[in-house]
Amino acid sequence: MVGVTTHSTPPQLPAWRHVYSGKVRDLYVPENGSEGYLLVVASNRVSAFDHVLDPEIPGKGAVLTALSRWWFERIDLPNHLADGAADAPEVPAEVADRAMLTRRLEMHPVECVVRGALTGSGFLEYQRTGAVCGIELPAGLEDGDLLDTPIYTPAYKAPLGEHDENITFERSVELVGSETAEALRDASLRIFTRARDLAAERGVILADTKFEFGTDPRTGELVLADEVLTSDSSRYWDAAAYGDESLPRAQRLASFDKQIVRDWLSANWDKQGEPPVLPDEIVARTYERYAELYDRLTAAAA
Ligand SMILES: C[C@H](c1ccccc1)n1cc(-c2ncnc(N)c2C#N)cn1
Repeated sequence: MVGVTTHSTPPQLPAWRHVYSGKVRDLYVPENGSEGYLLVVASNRVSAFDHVLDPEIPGKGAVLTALSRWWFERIDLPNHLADGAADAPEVPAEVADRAMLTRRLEMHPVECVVRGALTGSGFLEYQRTGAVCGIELPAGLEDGDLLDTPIYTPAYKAPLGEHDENITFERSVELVGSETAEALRDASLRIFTRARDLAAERGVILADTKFEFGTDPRTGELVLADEVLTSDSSRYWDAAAYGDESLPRAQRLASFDKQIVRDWLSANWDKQGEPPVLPDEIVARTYERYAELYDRLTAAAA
């Protein structure tokens, strides 16, 4: 039976007012009008092929929030978390395991993408131009190839609901000024390199990721915001599978997130109209994949 698409609406939360929803996250401001904080709530929604799917993946929001928190603790940069702020409304218990109380920042309109491998939109741009965001790459690279050194390939944050647009570093200078553009680039490359190396110790390849930064209006400092290094903002691959040349490319580049969903949809949907409801088994296996990545990355160093 074709399922009816009934996406859950974001929960009403005491002392917080819902102001915006992305595909998989919901944003709230304090009901009392306080301007200093935001509540970012990771839903259990899952999206693929630009559709929010049904049903939700129970536990997804919590495991991705836990992974973000784990990475924030290991990144030596100021971040937007404001846990326990005395002058902020309480975080409601019903979302506590999948919410982040954050300081409200002046966000920069640049998606700070770093690529350690060439795939996705970067590979498509490379196929067309031989470069990504103006960075010339060697000829003959194939989808999923690791790059000798990570590249910073920013995107302009498009209006809500539209696709971000890959831009050159020079364009990012025009958008935010050279000092901030250089700080965004340098911080992004530094965090990526450290995260890539930590993931590699655990047999996981960090192929690419996206950071968002803002400026704290109180201090003027550059602050790492949004979610960090989750499998919604990054591509992670299993190093053993990646290195097994006998496997088909799709299996070598299977990401630790929605590949199960994407593969099932590709086999069961012609991409026309609304996607079918995901079977229980796909829902369960997708959650397990999110949890597996969390367990592998956060396991004590070998
Ligand atoms: C993209 C993301 C989003 C979250 C939730 C739902 C849809 C989008 N977002 C984050 C901010 C934001 N603005 C000011 N200060 C902050 N600390 C943050 C953060 N994080 C605005 N949008």
